Amino acid sequence: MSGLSVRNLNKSYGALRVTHDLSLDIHPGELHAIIGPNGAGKTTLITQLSGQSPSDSGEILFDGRDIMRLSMPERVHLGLARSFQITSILPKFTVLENVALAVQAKDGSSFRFFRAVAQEARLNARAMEFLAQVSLDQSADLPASALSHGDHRRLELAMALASEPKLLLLDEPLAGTGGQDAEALVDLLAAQKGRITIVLIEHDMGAVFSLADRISVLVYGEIIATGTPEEIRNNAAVRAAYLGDEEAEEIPC
Ligand SMILES: Nc1ncnc2c1ncn2[C@@H]1O[C@H](COP(=O)(O)OP(=O)(O)OP(=O)(O)O)[C@@H](O)[C@H]1O
Repeated sequence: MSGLSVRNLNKSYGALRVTHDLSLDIHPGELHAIIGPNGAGKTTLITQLSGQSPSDSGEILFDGRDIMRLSMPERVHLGLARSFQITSILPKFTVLENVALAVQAKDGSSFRFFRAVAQEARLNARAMEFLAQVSLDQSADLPASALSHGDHRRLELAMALASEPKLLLLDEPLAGTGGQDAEALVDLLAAQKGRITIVLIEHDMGAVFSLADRISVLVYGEIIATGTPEEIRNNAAVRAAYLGDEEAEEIPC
């Protein structure tokens, strides 16, 4: 399992300084949530970590290796992957085919839609394992477009897991879900704890406080506190930062 060290990271959009001299340690194997008020810079930070958008300055070390200048595909190849918010599901393909393509991409082969029978069987068997992990194996033969929103999110998770990341960046995995769908997704994420390192951005505070080993709080591009859910819950600066934000009431007491 892999860890991430971020030192003095910066990013501006024009005159707007979004990530501000940010330092953060993600320990191998932990589920580390990053929370903060709207516009604090959470998604921007994730895009910087994934390599989707370049940083202005600072240092990002993945398992001790400097990855600042690596492209997003190069980071994925090392085992640092991002999921959610940007979906790559092919709606006309079956659920199984979508995951099989993710397995195939991980294997290093380019997307090929016509495969040797033996290779196809191996890919499908592997894909079924990931579908079973998210309890979608019963829907393997459905077109992805036929899935409910909650099942869509499960499929995205299966595809992310199929890329076998060492560290997974999850951006609002519960967005648009509620009730039983959200609970089921929380259970699926809980089941991944200890298997891979997870960095989680999520607005559902109940989910964050139940899932996270540690939480960092981002305000105006700076980390103002890092600690266990218990420590963050009792941190006066955190509560003050959320004052006037509707999520403040959601921080579990
Ligand atoms: N591509 C961009 N160009 C210009 N400004 C941007 C861009 N992306 C984000 N911003 C600005 O950067 C700031 C941080 O945005 P970001 O989306 O990272 O915050 P966030 O904490 O993820 O917000 P939310 O919780 O609302 O999703 C905001 O003021 C936003 O308007």
